[in-house]
Amino acid sequence: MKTSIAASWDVDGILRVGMESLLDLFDDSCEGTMAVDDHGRIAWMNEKYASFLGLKGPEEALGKAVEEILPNSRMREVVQTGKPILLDIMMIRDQPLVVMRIPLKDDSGKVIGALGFALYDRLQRLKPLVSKFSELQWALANTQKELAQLRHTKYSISSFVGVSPVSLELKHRARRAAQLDTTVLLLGETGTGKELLAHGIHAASGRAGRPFVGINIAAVPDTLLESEFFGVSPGAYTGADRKGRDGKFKIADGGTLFLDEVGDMPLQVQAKLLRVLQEQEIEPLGSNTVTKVDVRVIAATSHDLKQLVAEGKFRSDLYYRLNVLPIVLPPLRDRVADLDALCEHLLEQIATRTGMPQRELTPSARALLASYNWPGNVRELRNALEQAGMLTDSLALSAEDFANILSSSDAPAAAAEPALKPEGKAPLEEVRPLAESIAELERKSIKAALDQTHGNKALAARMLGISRATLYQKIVDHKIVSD
Ligand SMILES: Nc1ncnc2c1ncn2[C@@H]1O[C@H](COP(=O)(O)OP(=O)(O)OP(=O)(O)O)[C@@H](O)[C@H]1O
Repeated sequence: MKTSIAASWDVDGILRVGMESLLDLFDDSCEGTMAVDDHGRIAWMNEKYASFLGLKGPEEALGKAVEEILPNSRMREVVQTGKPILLDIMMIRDQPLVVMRIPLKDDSGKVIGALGFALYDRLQRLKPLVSKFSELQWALANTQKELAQLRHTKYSISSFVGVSPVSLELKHRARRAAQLDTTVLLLGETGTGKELLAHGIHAASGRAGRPFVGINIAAVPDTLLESEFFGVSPGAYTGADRKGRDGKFKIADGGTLFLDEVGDMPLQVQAKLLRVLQEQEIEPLGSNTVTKVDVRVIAATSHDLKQLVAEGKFRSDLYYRLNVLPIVLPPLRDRVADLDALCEHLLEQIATRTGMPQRELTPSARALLASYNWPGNVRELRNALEQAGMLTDSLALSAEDFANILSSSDAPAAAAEPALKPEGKAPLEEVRPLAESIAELERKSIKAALDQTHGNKALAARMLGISRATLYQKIVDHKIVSD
C-alpha cells in the first residue's frame, strides 16, 4: 500500500520542498541564522545575527572557529555527533536566546556541517521557559558570588593558636612570608595546621582581597590533575567539559593557590607545574594558546621532600623552586607548651558548634594529654576532646574520659576477639554473593581505620596500605561520613 502511494507521488520532491520551506520558515521566524562546516568553522551567517553579536558584518565571523564568536556554542557538538539539538537556551551578551541546531549531511550520510537558528526578539510565546531559565541563571550567579566570598579566607595568622617559642617563631616567619609574595613551602606532619597557616598567610598578604583556592593533590586522581590545574579549552572534549572549564590557576588569578600534599604529585605534572611557576602562564588542555596568570603558590606536604628527591620521586628543580621560604610546623608532641592554649581554644570551638556548655580539663587529663604522642596532631586533639565530651555529662574532663579514646587511637588495627567455639556442630555460615561480602569487608576496614585515626585520612590510608586518592574515592563510593 505504502509503495503504491510512494510510486504515484514524487516523495523526494516533496521532501526537498518540505525541507526548503522549513528552512525558509526558520530563517524567516528566527532572527539569527548561521552555518558551520565540518570543522566547526563559521561558513555563513545572516546580517541580523552578525549585528546582534556586535560584529561589523558576517565577513568578520567567516572562517573562524565558532567558539571564537559564540563562546557557549554547541554547534561543534552537533557536527561531531551528527545529532540535532532542537530546543536550547543560550546566553549571549546577557540575553537569553532560544536556539535550534541541526546537522547537515551529504547523500552518504556524512556530516558536512550544521545549521543554527536563534530567536531573541520574538520570545513572547516562550516566556515561561525563558523566565524559568533567567531565574535559574540568577540563582547560579548568587551561588557563585557566595562561593567567591567563601574563597576569601576567614582565618588570620593569629587563628593559629600557639604560645610556645617555636609557635611564636613560626607565626613570625608566616607574617614575613605574607609580605614577601614569594612561594612558601609548609612542612609538617598531618594535622599540624599547614592549611590553617596558608589561609593566614594569604589573609595577611596584599592578595587578601583576591581568591584563596586550595587543591588537595592526594585526593585528585592523577589523570585529572592537569585539567584541575590548568583547565580545559572549549571544544577540547565532548561531555561535561564540552564548554571548557577554568583550572585552579585561573580561578586563583590575582590571589593564592594552596597546593596541599604537593609531594604526591606525579612526575609529569611536576614538570608542567614547574613551567607555570617559572613563566606564570598556563596552557589549558586542548588549547595551544597560553594565558598569563598572577598566582602566589603556597605548597604544603607531610612527606620528607628531600627524601623524595633522593628517591627520584620528586624533581629537584621543582623542590628548589618551592623551597624559597620553608616554614616547618613541628609536631604537637614537640610543643607541649601549646597544649593548654590549644585545648582552651578547641573546647570553646566545640561548645559553640554543638551548643553544649564549654568543658574544662582536670589536671590529670592535662598530664595525660601532655604525655600522649599525637600522631594526628591538632586534628586528633580536637577529635579526642570532642569524643571525650560526648561520653560524659561532667563539665570537667578527666584522664579517665580520655583513656579509651587515646589508647585505641594508637593501637594496631583491632583484631576481633576470637569467638569461643560452640560445642558440637558449627552453625552454617550465611552465603552471599562474593562482591557483596567483599564490599562490606572493605567498608568496615575503612571505617575502622578512620575511627582509629580520628578521621585522619593520611594515616588511615597508610594503615590500609592504599593511596590517599584511592581512600578518598572509596569513602565516596561507600558513602562513609567522616571529617
Ligand atoms: N595551631 C592551631 N590552632 C588552632 N587550630 C589548629 C591549629 N593547628 C591545627 N588546627 C586545626 O586542626 C585541624 C587540622 O589542621 P590543618 O588542616 O590546617 O592541618 P594540615 O597540616 O593542613 O593537615 P593535613 O596535612 O592532613 O592536610 C583544623 O581543624 C585546624 O583548624
